[in-house]
Amino acid sequence: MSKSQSHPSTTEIYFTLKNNVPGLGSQIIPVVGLGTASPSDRAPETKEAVITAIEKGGLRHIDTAWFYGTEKFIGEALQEVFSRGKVKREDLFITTKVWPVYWDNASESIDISLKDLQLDYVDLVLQHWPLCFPKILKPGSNGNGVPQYIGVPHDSETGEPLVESEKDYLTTYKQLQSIVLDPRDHRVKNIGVSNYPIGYLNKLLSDPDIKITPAINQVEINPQCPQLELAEFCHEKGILMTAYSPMGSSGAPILKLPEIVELAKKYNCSGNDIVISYLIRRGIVVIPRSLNLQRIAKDFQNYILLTDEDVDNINQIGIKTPFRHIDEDFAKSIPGFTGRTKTKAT
Ligand SMILES: NC(=O)C1=CN([C@@H]2O[C@H](COP(=O)(O)OP(=O)(O)OC[C@H]3O[C@@H](n4cnc5c(N)ncnc54)[C@H](OP(=O)(O)O)[C@@H]3O)[C@@H](O)[C@H]2O)C=CC1
Ligand SMILES: O=C1O[C@H](CO)[C@@H](O)[C@@H]1O
Repeated sequence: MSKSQSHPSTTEIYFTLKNNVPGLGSQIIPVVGLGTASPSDRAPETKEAVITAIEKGGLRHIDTAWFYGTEKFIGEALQEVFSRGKVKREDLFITTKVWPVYWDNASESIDISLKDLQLDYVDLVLQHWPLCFPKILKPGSNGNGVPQYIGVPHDSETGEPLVESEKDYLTTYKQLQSIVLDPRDHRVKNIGVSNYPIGYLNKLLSDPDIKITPAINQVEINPQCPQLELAEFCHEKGILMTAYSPMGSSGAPILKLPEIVELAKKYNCSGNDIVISYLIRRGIVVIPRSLNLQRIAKDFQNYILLTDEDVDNINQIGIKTPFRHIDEDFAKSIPGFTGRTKTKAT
């Protein structure tokens, strides 16, 4: 199959968010967004990456978070793009997330993100993890202005992450719900969650205070971590999924898997094309990260018509040897996030 065969570009494909926010109507989300969890020493490069993604790559979706420290560079990029007049705010879908240090103050977290992004609203806010962390100021931070909290606080003696397990992680989602339901508050269009396994989603959905089903659950999904049970559960509940670390994160190890290399040969395309098309084919939104401007301009757009058999074969990689690439120490208390090779990826 040659690249010239006419498939839609990924930039022409949108999924519908089945939210039930009163008065919002159905919202659409571009199936490919640019991930922006850039390494901290390269965070400023995120500006050019975002400009390239929008203006050369045709992407209309950017995934970010307070935790990444890249929002102000994204804000600068968006201002530059808007100043040229071709792409408008309403053409874009911007996601941010509330980190567990802001578990009981989602509103403040959203304000900080909006200020850095130089936006009046975001299209989607996710609770980043179903966890609560204590607010500990960074050494040297004098407490004036916006507090500078340590992102992942650890016990200085034991080295263990400081997770406040006695606190209710649903607080964050309930705060997001109050914001999106307040007719005077226009900062957020859709709300969702991230890193929620099935048990946690069941708890959220059966809570009597919850009226809005999360529009999205963003979790690690890739050929080694296909999340088949979670995807089926979310599909039944009308929750769309977003795949983070689709390439297996830094170094893109997924692209070296023999099955992916083989399929790329079969379709005369890149490994990125195979992974992105596999996820879209499963009805999953995908947010690859890159700071390589050539890649951003041309390697996230090519949609390959994979067969059912191809998709099954890719799923088999993770069924046979499940492996989770994002394995944070603070996530130990969440079932399914307990280890790497042993992890059953649901
Ligand atoms: N909700 C959550 O908890 C999480 C959300 N995320 C989100 O998901 C996004 C994507 O996940 P992330 O973990 O960043 O990583 P990805 O799986 O997208 O991999 C990114 C890495 O792959 C490299 N890469 C991509 N294509 C190629 C290629 N063809 N050849 C060589 N290297 C390649 C990139 O390098 P290069 O820059 O050189 O292209 C980059 O280092 C994040 O940026 C973030 O927005 C991520 C983790 C957790
Ligand atoms: O979004 C996120 O990115 C980091 C890893 O890149 C992870 O801790 C967090 O959930």
